Amino acid sequence: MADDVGSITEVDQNKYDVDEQVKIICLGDSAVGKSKLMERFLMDEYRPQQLSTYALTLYKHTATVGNKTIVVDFWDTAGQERFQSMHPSYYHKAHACIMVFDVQRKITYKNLAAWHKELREYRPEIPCCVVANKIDADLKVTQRSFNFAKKHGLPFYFVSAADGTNVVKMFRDMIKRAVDYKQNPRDFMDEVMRELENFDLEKKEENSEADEDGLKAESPELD
Ligand SMILES: Nc1nc2c(ncn2[C@@H]2O[C@H](COP(=O)(O)OP(=O)(O)OP(=O)(O)O)[C@@H](O)[C@H]2O)c(=O)[nH]1
Ligand SMILES: [Mg+2]
Repeated sequence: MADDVGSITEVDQNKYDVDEQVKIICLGDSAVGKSKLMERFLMDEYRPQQLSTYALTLYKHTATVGNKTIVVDFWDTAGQERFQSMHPSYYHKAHACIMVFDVQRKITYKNLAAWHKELREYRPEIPCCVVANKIDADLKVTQRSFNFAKKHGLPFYFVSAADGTNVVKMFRDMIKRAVDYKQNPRDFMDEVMRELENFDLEKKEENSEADEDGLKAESPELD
């Protein structure tokens, strides 16, 4: 299911505080295939049209991880021809990031550095991967090595949105890593947020126990 959202700031992001919701963002230059990859994974189809993403599209997906049902929101926005900063809300509360480049256009590989730098300013610790898309256009590229991923310790995937190579595997791995991250955040601010959520829950539980005690006290005692 895809929702076109007028503006990034219109989205209620408190929903990502709930355990069963994760947010995965996608970064990369314009026309590297971010939207096509999501279409391929979510609809298992690929329509070769030229439309660039306008504003923001949210794709909702339900996945099973372990024995839990997880709702995944994939955030997709236009990558811009040349690197341009994303609105901070795009990164806010994201649990994982998919960085895409086009194996046919070297500049899109070079620009990964700028995307990665910006990502780490907002989300220093979330899982991230590097995706080399459009390998269907020239299978020989899979013999080449792309060192950016290794240099930053990121998993690397050769994929094709056009023929589906590796797409499901890459998305499934990233959903799992997003869920893992959410359960064990390594970012200080995320840990604080999680502590606060638990604190809230504990308080609610204490209150309801107190209510039950109150009820017992009020009920007439039989001897
Ligand atoms: N050959 C080939 N073409 C692809 C592949 N994936 C995407 N394309 C083509 O690349 C173009 C751009 O794809 P999009 O998915 O719209 O790119 P995007 O990254 O979402 O671009 P923006 O929304 O502008 O940021 C389209 O014409 C697609 O058909 C692929 O795996 N192989
Ligand atoms: Mg797009």
